[in-house]
Amino acid sequence: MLLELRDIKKSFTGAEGPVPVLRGVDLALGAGESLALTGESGSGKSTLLHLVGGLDRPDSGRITVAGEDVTALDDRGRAALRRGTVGVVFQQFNLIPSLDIAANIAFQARLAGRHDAALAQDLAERLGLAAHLSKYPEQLSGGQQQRTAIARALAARPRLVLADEPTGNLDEATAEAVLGAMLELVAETGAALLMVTHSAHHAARMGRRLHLRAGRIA
Ligand SMILES: Nc1ncnc2c1ncn2[C@@H]1O[C@H](COP(=O)(O)OP(=O)(O)OP(=O)(O)O)[C@@H](O)[C@H]1O
Repeated sequence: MLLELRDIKKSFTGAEGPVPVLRGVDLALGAGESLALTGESGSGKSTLLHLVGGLDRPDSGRITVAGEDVTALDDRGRAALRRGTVGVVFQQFNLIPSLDIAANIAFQARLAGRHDAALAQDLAERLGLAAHLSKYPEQLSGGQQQRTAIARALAARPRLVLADEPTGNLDEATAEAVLGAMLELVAETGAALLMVTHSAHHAARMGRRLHLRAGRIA
């Protein structure tokens, strides 16, 4: 298994004490698999992705990515995991304003020591960014910025892609095309894809679908 979650629990502190969000989540994802994570707003989907990406820690339970225990890593180890193994497309795109789109797309791959100009160009074309490569993030629409964040994540050839509503800012036709490109790339590289979506239609295009309800996989 490329990704395994065992009995993951996570609470946040509310005005009246801890509010449990994840109450014991188990999940396994193999290389080459794609999994849609659905659930009502506030059900903990983003929280789960943040835990897997090492951006936050669970209260208890174990998360392994490519055999590595994420819950046991220190900050440096978690940063290294995001640099080398995991690609994230989160709701904040975190593009670098001072770099043009080409350099933003290459950024993660360069950090990982895996920059491949042909792959970067191919991704830019497949994601409709080829005409924008010398522009800066502020000159792009929200949807174009979102596609840049997707290209940046995929260009580094991560073994696991975590995507939180990666087509949320796109019109339906563009969303279809972008999702298709993501699924193709994941299939071509044998990576695993864990994607949060509110769209039943998009979820149906993924290999498997899991629904979060009341803090557990329903
Ligand atoms: N850092 C935090 N501090 C306190 N509460 C938090 C924090 N992050 C998330 N929560 C709470 O945890 C719950 C789950 O949030 P999360 O963002 O994971 O939901 P979601 O399923 O991704 O929702 P959406 O579909 O609306 O994006 C919410 O009630 C939210 O208010």
